[in-house]
Amino acid sequence: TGHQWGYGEDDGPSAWSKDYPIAEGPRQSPINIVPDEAVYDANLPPISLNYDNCTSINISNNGHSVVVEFDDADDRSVIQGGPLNNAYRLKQFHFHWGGKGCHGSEHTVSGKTYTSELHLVHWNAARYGSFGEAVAASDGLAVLGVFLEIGDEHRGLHKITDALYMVKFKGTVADFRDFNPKCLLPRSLGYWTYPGSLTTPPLYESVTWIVLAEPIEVSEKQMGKFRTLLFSGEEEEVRKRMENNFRPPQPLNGRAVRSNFQ
Ligand SMILES: Cc1cc(C)cc(S(N)(=O)=O)c1
Ligand SMILES: [Zn+2]
Repeated sequence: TGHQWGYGEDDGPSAWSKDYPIAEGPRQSPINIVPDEAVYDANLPPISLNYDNCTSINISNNGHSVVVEFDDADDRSVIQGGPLNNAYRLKQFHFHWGGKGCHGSEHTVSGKTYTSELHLVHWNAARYGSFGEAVAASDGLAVLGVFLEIGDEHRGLHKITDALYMVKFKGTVADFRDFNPKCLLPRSLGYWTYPGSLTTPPLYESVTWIVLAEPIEVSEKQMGKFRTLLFSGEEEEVRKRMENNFRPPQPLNGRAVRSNFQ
């Protein structure tokens, strides 16, 4: 069931519109952010993150990325403020990354790519009854994007990179409790925000993007552990290393990108 898509030559981003015509829609993500063209909005409040402890549940390899899921049965872990009209509940976070070198992020900043990008996915529990309902609604999701760049090793990321061996193959899941993603955020919460979409199929145009301007630093060794993951399942003969699982920037189509900083 569902369509088979990936990041390869034949099933990659340029082929997605065949099965997902919205790939050519008016508010697709990611985009290239041009700071000088962003509109500083003094009325944009800061974002507020209330990531309660011990709501992480598991870590898994879904064949496209590595995902940490959260218990979203109540408002223990939420994002609010910023461009959002109410609290959005944390559902999961995952990463996109490159091969060797400094490409791998989805959003770019004046054409600059980062080695990876973390997406913290939240859904509008004030208006919708479940993530599944919210995922296709125009104000259904809020995704917080954090850039990762190569530098010193990141102490908070160790718990994740040390768990990756348990989810090497597509379809594997492992317990992953008491992880608070607050430790993955940079010092400054200065952000750009714009209306966009999921960056992988089904590409629903349901995301209010909040992209932090300050990257976090991670070591090359830590990034190398992400690249030991596989797109392929344990039973497949051909082993495909999980890397370059990012969509390139899409047309802005006149959308305004706002910032809460000058
Ligand atoms: C398909 C999909 C699902 C979810 C929850 C999040 C995304 S993304 N990469 O836009 O954050 C994509
Ligand atoms: Zn993502």
